[in-house]
Amino acid sequence: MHDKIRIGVLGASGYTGADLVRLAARHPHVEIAALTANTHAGKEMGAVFPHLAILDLPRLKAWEEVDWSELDAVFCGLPHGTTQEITAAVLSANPKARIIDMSADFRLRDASVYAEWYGHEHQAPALQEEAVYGLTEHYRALIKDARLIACPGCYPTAVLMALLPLVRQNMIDARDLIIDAKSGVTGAGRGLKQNTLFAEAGEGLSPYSVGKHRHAPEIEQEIGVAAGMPVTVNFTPHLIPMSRGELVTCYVRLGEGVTAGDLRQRLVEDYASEPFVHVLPEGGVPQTQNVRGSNYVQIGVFPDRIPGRALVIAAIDNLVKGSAGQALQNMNVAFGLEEGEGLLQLALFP
Ligand SMILES: NC(=O)C1=CN([C@@H]2O[C@H](COP(=O)(O)OP(=O)(O)OC[C@H]3O[C@@H](n4cnc5c(N)ncnc54)[C@H](OP(=O)(O)O)[C@@H]3O)[C@@H](O)[C@H]2O)C=CC1
Ligand SMILES: CC(=O)N[C@@H](CCC(=O)OP(=O)(O)O)C(=O)O
Repeated sequence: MHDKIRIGVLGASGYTGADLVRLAARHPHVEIAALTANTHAGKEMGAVFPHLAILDLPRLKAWEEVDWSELDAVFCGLPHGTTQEITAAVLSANPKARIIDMSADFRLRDASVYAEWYGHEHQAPALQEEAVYGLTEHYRALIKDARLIACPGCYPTAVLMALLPLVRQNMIDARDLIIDAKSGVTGAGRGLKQNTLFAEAGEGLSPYSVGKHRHAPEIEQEIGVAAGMPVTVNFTPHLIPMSRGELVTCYVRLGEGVTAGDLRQRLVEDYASEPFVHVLPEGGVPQTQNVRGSNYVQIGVFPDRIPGRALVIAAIDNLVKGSAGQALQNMNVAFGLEEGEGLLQLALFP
């Protein structure tokens, strides 16, 4: 065992991979030992991401060329659908490696739900069964010993941080959840796509995957566990003209005799010792600019004008708490480190 945790970052030429490198490079207990890419394999990281050129980093290579036996932890920032085969190969070459996956490949516990939403049978069902859902604040005890950690999607991260404590205590009706979500365009990755071109995303706000986004079953899975019954949610994401950041507005029905103030108090108490969760004082408005570049989540609770209803709003940076930051937080838990190591930087504001 080396003094430092030797990590590999798969998909380092993508947005989540690059943000993982940005954070890990300043982590006192991490050594970045391998970086992979697909079309960018063979290039220097600094040529693909000039903001990282100041670092002394390994050259990007194809994942097939990595010596897995050298690595203690492997972060996967690969397109969903590609991680299953690669994870199986990594673990067969090095069964002691800890895999921290940022893709959607191991999040859904029910193989038939996975097949329905991702359009193909799961390629590594045994690993899928082994995977632990990597929402750090709610699965810490399992993450500690997990070999395969499936980090949540960016939208589910924000929604579940806002709602899980309330559903668990039966303070809101888990069968009546309406979630309006907005994400910056980095949520769609670095690859060229027409809808994220400046000319097409820069001056408009667009709903997408209306009524059929694949994060709905992921949110339903976790809300269902907390509620102790199957649930369905109404979830609509929007693409918004900014690079980073995500805001989810959850419209909830209050339980009998419960007030918005009670919801806020519950969140304050549940998250009292959480370093990355900031439940705002009454009237406080979560804003993406207050968490930009940081691993923090802001949560605010508001009474609705309609009796018996309330709004719970959460803001995160999709690339940090929504992926790379949460992944590093999970590594800290898995290796018994202080959870904030490498992650305590404040938001880049304004
Ligand atoms: N962006 C976000 O906010 C979030 C993303 N995620 C998930 O994280 C994962 C990565 O996302 P993101 O970084 O945005 O994506 P990007 O498109 O920016 O990056 C994808 C990376 O995967 C590599 N890659 C592509 N195809 C293959 C392949 N067949 N085999 C091996 N490597 C391949 C690419 O290499 P190259 O560029 O060299 O071709 C690139 O390094 C996705 O599953 C995404 O859904 C999760 C939470 C938030
Ligand atoms: C703006 C945008 O396109 N966002 C992505 C979500 C990013 C994410 O969390 O995706 P995974 O579930 O694949 O990890 C989307 O809606 O598909």
